Amino acid sequence: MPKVLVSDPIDQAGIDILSQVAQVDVNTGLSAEQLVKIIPDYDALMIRSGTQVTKEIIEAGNSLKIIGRAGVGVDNVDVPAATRKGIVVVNSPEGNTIAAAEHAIAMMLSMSRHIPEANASVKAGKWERNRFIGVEVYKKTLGIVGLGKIGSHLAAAAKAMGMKLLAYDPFISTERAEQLGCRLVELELLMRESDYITLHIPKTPETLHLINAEVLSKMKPTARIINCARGGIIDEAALAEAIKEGKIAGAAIDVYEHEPLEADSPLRNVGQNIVLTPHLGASTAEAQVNVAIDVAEQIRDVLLGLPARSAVNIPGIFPDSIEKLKPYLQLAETLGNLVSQLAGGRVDYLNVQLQGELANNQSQPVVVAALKGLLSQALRERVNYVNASIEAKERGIRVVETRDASIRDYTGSLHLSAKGTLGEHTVTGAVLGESEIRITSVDDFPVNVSPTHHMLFTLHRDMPGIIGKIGSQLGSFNVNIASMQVGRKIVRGDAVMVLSLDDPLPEGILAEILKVPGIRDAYTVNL
Ligand SMILES: NC(=O)C1=CN([C@@H]2O[C@H](COP(=O)(O)OP(=O)(O)OC[C@H]3O[C@@H](n4cnc5c(N)ncnc54)[C@H](O)[C@@H]3O)[C@@H](O)[C@H]2O)C=CC1
Ligand SMILES: O=C(O)C(=O)COP(=O)(O)O
Repeated sequence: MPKVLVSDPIDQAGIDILSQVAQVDVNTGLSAEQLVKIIPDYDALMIRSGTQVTKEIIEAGNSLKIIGRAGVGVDNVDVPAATRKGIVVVNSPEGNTIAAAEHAIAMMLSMSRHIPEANASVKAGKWERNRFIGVEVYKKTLGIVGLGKIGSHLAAAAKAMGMKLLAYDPFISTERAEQLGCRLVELELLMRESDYITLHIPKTPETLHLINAEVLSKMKPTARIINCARGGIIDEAALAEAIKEGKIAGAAIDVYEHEPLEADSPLRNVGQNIVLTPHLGASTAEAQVNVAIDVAEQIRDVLLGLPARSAVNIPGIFPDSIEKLKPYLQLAETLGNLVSQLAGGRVDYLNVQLQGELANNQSQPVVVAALKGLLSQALRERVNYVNASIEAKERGIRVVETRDASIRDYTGSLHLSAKGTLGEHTVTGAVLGESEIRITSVDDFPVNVSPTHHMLFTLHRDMPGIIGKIGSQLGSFNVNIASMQVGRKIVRGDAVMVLSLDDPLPEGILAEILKVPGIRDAYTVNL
């Protein structure tokens, strides 16, 4: 049974799903050293934001197949290191959208009405109505930095509260922003004109300290800023100073550059114009069930050898095309493996052509599957959907993808052409019915064979007696033929012979076959 380590608190709904297929160990609060020590035992790791999945942990995880982040941000995972090691990283892109957006609104309102301080004051036995005069958000301008899933949900809610909306997001269109009732502007204008600014962008090298002292200095002295996205996007020291010096009116912060927030953080000493919560954006009962189920299902699927729906480091397959593409991924992998064995030596060019109906589908997963098959001879189980593209690139394989929807020999077919040190070979295949894979041409000779474990391919002169001679050669080596087919373009021209064998070909048989008059080439293939 595979083993899953859950190293942050996860809702029981996720643990129950994992327990159906794996031994689940919940062990939270581990140090980096402890994780490095125990990770070699595990096939999967499930985390939230508490665990820093460093390069050292990933490199020690020799059995790891998947890291599942029960939430959105994967900035606590060294994703490039995971990719290099062939470990799929998945998240739950939508499970906590509502929770995070509602937390940002809660923060905006509690900051505007001094709710945390007023609450503390009443609980301390006081009744200070004049101390806590607030401001309304109605008709104020809200600047949303990052108009993705959380930013969009928040836009709708803020609109309903009568706020005017500005948005800064270089990756969305003006039309999309307008649909959401936002005016798309540059960051500087947003900072200058907004009464409230709320951040909903990922932490990346580009967004680190995006909101620094200079950017904060553009804000109005009456404006307030909310960060329920990621610590480090705002420069915390600069923020503390801006509030203390009255350059801005306040801030509400849920996430910090270092979590847990250090005891001596300048943010702790700003006073009543700052509201701080301990990374609670996703902490609702509903969101925790959503993300736990979403990610546990993906870990379960990957452990069962199925694709994950929200992988961040492999080409995702659109949910509506997943069923349709599955047999073609298997076909692409088989054809990649076949063409690499026909090519024999190093391949430095691969053309992947999607034909017929397949040409109208997502091509990237199919190309990756073909590369996985192509590299499987050299890299065996070390190559997978995660690292196939990187491995191909590092080997200098030029990959070209083409489409031809007009080829209609089969509903959908796939044609691979590989050029290498020993020449060029082509193979074509199709999916019959729901999932039956067929090889439909080899080096442009038409055939119609099912791939099998042990195969022999020959290129020969189409002439009487040659098939019998190959049959007796195999017989003399005690190899049983399960099926045989010849493909030719013209009578007595060149032809290919494809044999499916019950037994592996013994050493030395190829040399004997190549001695048969009329045989030009012969290849053993194991699929
Ligand atoms: N406090 C909490 O507990 C939670 C925090 N989060 C944080 O919120 C972030 C956003 O989440 P979603 O809305 O689900 O992600 P999303 O991917 O749907 O949206 C992010 C948006 O940011 C934009 N963006 C990226 N780089 C940008 C840049 N340099 N400048 C401006 N815009 C940029 C993207 O175009 C995208 O529209 C997550 O990355 C995560 O870090 C998410 C959930 C809970
Ligand atoms: O989903 C995210 O990006 C979050 O920040 C939520 O973090 P958490 O799972 O609550 O530690």
